Amino acid sequence: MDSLLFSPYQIKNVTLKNRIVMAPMCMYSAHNQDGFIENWHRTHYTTRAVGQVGLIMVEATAVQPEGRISAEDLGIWKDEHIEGLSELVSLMKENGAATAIQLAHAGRKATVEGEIHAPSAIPFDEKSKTPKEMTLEDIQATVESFKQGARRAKEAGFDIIEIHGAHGYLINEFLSPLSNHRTDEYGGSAENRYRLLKEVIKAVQTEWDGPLFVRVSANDYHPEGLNVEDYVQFSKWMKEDGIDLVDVSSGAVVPAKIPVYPGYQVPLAEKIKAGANIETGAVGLITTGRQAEEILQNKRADLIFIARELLRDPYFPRTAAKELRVELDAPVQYDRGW
Ligand SMILES: Cc1cc2nc3c(=O)[nH]c(=O)nc-3n(C[C@H](O)[C@H](O)[C@H](O)COP(=O)(O)O)c2cc1C
Repeated sequence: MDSLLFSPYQIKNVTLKNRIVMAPMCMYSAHNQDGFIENWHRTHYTTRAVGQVGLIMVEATAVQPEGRISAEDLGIWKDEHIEGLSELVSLMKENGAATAIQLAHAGRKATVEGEIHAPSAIPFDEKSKTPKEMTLEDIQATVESFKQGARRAKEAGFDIIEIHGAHGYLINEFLSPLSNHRTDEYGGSAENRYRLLKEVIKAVQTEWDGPLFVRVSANDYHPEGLNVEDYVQFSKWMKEDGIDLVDVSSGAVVPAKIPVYPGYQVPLAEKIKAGANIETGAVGLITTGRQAEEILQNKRADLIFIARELLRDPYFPRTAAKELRVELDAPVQYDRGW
């Protein structure tokens, strides 16, 4: 059997050497508290490139300081951030990986000091701070921050950009009627709730013509919330708007009990791929080569995003290749050991 997991994947001008993507994972390790890359990031991301991950996606990186999940998030809200990110890109590329960055705004889930922003003044839960309902000027400024973030990501040399539209952060808060009670053109109908994401996509595209992904939470796990059918519709619009791939996660827009089991989110990626005729990434408790290969061979998704398994095993591609009996080239320095 020819492995799909270890076959190249072409998207626009970028070729990935395999279909294994390191999913974005916040390290909360910018101890400088100003968004700058530190040694932890250099070591952490480079190790996965040595491990032969095809595409490494740098964690949620804040486009505005007030949009950080924590004060130790990475940032891309000022030009001074470019140098460190550019160095990180070089380290990953020198070791054979393609590179991506997730552009993020935490919305009402920001825990930094000062005012926090959201579509409506509704806190995430009773322990959370109440956000300020964004004005039209706030919305415009945020769209502009995503655009400037994309410009900086391009200057840093990333191959791919992902817009973070999942996990109950700002864009997700606009998409879901559970967190968006607005009565203007950004709330109410699905078109209106999609408007912020559309504007962010359009703004990013003025600076960026490379591959563009969006991560979504394709199920709110709430009776009045959104489900995968709503996300098939959003994904059709994203496709029309030029998005290349939808990275399909779920949940976290409101507190909810999520049924979790191996591959629990794969059916969502599968439904979006079939329903919107768009490429998808599958993520969530995918931990073995066989599981990944099954998803690709059955055309349930196009890329396999791995998060926690890559924390346990930074050489997961080597482990998966052995399992699938695929010959994987080792970094030349490690040839005698792999
Ligand atoms: C430490 C950690 C940090 C994470 N940070 C992010 C993030 O920055 N952006 C994001 O979209 N998801 C984030 N996630 C979610 C993962 O990308 C992934 O969707 C989730 O862990 C399920 O995949 P897994 O079962 O392979 O771990 C994070 C997960 C972990 C464990």
